[in-house]
Amino acid sequence: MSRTIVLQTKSLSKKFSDFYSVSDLSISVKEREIYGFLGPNGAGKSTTMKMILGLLRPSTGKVQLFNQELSGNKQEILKDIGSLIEEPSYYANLTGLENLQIMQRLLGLPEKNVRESLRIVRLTEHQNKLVKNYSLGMKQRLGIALAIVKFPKLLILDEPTNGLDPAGIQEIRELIKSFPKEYGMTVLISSHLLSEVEQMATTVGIINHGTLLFQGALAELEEASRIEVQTNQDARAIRLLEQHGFSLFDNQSNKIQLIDDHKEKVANAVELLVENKVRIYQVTPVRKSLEQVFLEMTSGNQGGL
Ligand SMILES: Nc1ncnc2c1ncn2[C@@H]1O[C@H](COP(=O)(O)OP(=O)(O)OP(=O)(O)O)[C@@H](O)[C@H]1O
Repeated sequence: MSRTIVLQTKSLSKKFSDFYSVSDLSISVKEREIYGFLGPNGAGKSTTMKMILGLLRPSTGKVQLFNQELSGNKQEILKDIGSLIEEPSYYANLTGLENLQIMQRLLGLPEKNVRESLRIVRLTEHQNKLVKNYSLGMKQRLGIALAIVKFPKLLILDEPTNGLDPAGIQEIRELIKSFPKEYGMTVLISSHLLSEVEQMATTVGIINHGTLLFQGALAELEEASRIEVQTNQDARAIRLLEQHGFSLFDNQSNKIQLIDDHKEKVANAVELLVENKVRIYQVTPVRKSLEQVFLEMTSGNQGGL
């Protein structure tokens, strides 16, 4: 059963004076999924999220939320979205509870939403403390409470674990993981660390230099991208393969690694070697760790596996 699409950007671009911060970006987020929006610093994640929230006007392209275009329906659409972009904004001289009550009244929400969101982020016992006395982790949790107090259909979180220690990161991760299951929310979360989202995201979008490099399940990203062939005459086998136009990975160990972009190609390579009396001992897919794939994608000027 295919799930409803909650958010879609269509060829979204943002140009700042002479450069594109986001370029031709099309992402698609389905109902109740946790979508990890990944990319190094400056990749264009915040700019994209701001366009999704109507805080920045796209140079070209469109944002569609809940099957409606954002432009022209902003007020109605934004009622169903909660967000935490960059630093949480709160009144430091008020308590956590008071901060939430201000938001609750502003949005005309029932009182119980305040209690419930404080409970979810585990701030109930600190609700009467002034926010300026909160730890960084507590401030971040308050930011999340402010974002969920209206129990939005879509929650947008921009690097919500920035600056937290590993325990704080783990706590926020567990919290976010519970949102789709317990409250039916869809979550779009950005991060520059794969390790931070890989345990919770169902889908990831990888962006670098404003361009989407990959969108899909993490398992797809992990698929074997090369095939290693072990023979009794590796040096000769490499020469033969190169002479016949097969692309090989260059590596110091002198192993035969074929780029696995087509099944037939692997079969043809093996056939060529066998015909030339090279004995094949083993043909194995080489798996790269997710972290390796992610780093390779985002470190160069160009993406691609
Ligand atoms: N208002 C602006 N005017 C000019 N350039 C901007 C503006 N906002 C962002 N940029 C530039 O756009 C690029 C993308 O920035 P963005 O903040 O979207 O990246 P990011 O992926 O969220 O990174 P980070 O994690 O560091 O926030 C950067 O080069 C940034 O300097």
